[in-house]
Amino acid sequence: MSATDMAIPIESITGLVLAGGRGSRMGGVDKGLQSHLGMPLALHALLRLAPQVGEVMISANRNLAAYEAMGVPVWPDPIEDYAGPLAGLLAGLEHAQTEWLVTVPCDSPNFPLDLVARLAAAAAEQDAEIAMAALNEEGQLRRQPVFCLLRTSLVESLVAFLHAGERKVDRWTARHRMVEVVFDEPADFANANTTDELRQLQR
Ligand SMILES: Nc1nc2c(ncn2[C@@H]2O[C@H](COP(=O)(O)OP(=O)(O)OP(=O)(O)O)[C@@H](O)[C@H]2O)c(=O)[nH]1
Ligand SMILES: [Mg+2]
Repeated sequence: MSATDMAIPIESITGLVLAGGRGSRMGGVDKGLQSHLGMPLALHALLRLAPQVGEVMISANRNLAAYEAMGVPVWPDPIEDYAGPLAGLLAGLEHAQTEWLVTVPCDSPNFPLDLVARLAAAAAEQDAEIAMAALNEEGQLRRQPVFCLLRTSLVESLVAFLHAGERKVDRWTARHRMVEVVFDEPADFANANTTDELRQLQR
């Protein structure tokens, strides 16, 4: 089989912008709604992700109307109390109608334009269930767990994991066939956890 036969078509991938966090390092604000170069952060992520996938949706837990105004479906976490990115991922897996889901966080507005293509190529080549971005920082590989492509058939596995009280992304992904996709430009993944970091992104 050639690489083209194995490729994952973009229509079979739903993109999910994760914007459901507490934003505690930014003083508890709804991070995805913070203005960056004249536009909410989550909208930057949405517009960057949309051309890379078939459908897009947003994971949010507050100010749902403001996210709905961005024109795509918005899903709150199916489990309570800000259980972390996996809770948003579960919302995406439950609602996506495609074979694959890819996530990006709302606070990294410069992620690569070929992010999904590279994750999808690696998943197809390695017959993986999950493809996760990793950054090569001076020889050290650092996983970027919220930049992740995965099969929507993993939903039952994630439900069981979360219902057992587990919360850590790495502990869940370790249960599945995962491939890491190495990116070399840390600036592409720069994210804003604090107001200062957001200001730096605006320089
Ligand atoms: N749906 C959902 N997304 C979350 C949750 N916690 C974090 N995220 C998202 O995961 C991504 C990475 O999380 P962080 O950068 O730590 O964002 P955060 O949790 O809002 O910020 P802190 O409270 O400062 O840690 C962001 O896009 C968050 O919106 C959650 O409980 N539910
Ligand atoms: Mg957090």
